[in-house]
Amino acid sequence: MTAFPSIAAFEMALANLPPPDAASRAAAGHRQDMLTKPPGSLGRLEEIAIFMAGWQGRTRPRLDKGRAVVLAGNHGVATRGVSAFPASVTAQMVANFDAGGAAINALAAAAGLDLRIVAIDLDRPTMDFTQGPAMDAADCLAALNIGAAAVDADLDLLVLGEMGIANSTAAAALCAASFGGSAAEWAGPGTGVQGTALANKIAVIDAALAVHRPAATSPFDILCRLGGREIAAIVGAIVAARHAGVPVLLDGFICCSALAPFIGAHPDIADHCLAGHCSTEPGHARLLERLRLEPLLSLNLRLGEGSGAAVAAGIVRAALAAHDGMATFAEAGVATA
Ligand SMILES: Cc1cc2ncn([C@H]3O[C@H](COP(=O)(O)O)[C@@H](O)[C@H]3O)c2cc1C
Ligand SMILES: O=C(O)c1cccnc1
Repeated sequence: MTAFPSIAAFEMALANLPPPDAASRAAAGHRQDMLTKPPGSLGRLEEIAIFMAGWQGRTRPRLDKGRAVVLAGNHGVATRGVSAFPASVTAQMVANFDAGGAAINALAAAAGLDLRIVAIDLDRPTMDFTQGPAMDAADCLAALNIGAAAVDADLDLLVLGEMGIANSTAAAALCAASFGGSAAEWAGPGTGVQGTALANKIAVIDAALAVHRPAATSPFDILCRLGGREIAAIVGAIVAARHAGVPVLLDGFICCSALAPFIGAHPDIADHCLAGHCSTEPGHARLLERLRLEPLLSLNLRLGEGSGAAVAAGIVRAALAAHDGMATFAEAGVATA
């Protein structure tokens, strides 16, 4: 079944984002206060358990079925010298994911997550967005649906990641178009461009902004013009997860940039999402502020692939283990304050 048969259907899904289950949240909060610890002493672990309870609709949320999904796409703007690596690396890394040799393979396994790799039309890069929209509406909608199809309603947690050479350029362009500011305020080294190469990357983004900022007509149109298929697929997965009651763990700058066009019109779009980490890509901290997400970790990661989100899944697992496994004051015969 296609999640979003039309752009109107996608926009309806955005306009009707379900809230968390208030009763499960309240019951989980009550349970936290009964557990053998001073109230609040497990800090964000308590908040994570309550967050998971609300979105799963369970007083004792679980993490038996966690899935990491890496969406991959190729970018026409890669021909502009904006990445330290050639565009061929996208497909080569997808082969590496499939063979089990990438960071995300090791980190997803360590976190007890299943891993799904979804490569989207790698032999058909998007258009160089300095010349016109990266995608037409049909192409973008198809990518949204590919992301949505990676979500199943029985998942306990969805961990999102991406692979696509030059997609840190697209991410910076999406942020600047959505929030304002020049390219220099949002662009960073990505895979490692510095000096004149970074100046070129910034000039490429500013050229794209000059074309698309005045022309963009909607958040979806910003995504079409400046995004990429893997970024659109991340949006589709996030919105589908919301409607399926599946909480989401976001990765770095590129993963989070998928939400940039939509947060203004739909301020609650990221309410079922946790930010796994804050990347060293300079725009990420600023983007997380705009999304009102506080990252769980700050480990100086700048990889993508879902790597930081997969590491953070271990924190979620710890939060749920404490929530489920601890005794209450009454059970343990411990005196309350
Ligand atoms: C070997 C390799 C593995 C990666 N895994 C993730 N990325 C990351 O780097 C890319 C973004 O940086 P830029 O915009 O500078 O191209 C994305 O593919 C991202 O996932 C990788 C990059 C490389 C080279
Ligand atoms: O923050 C990220 O996700 C990131 C940063 C650099 C390169 N790839 C991904």
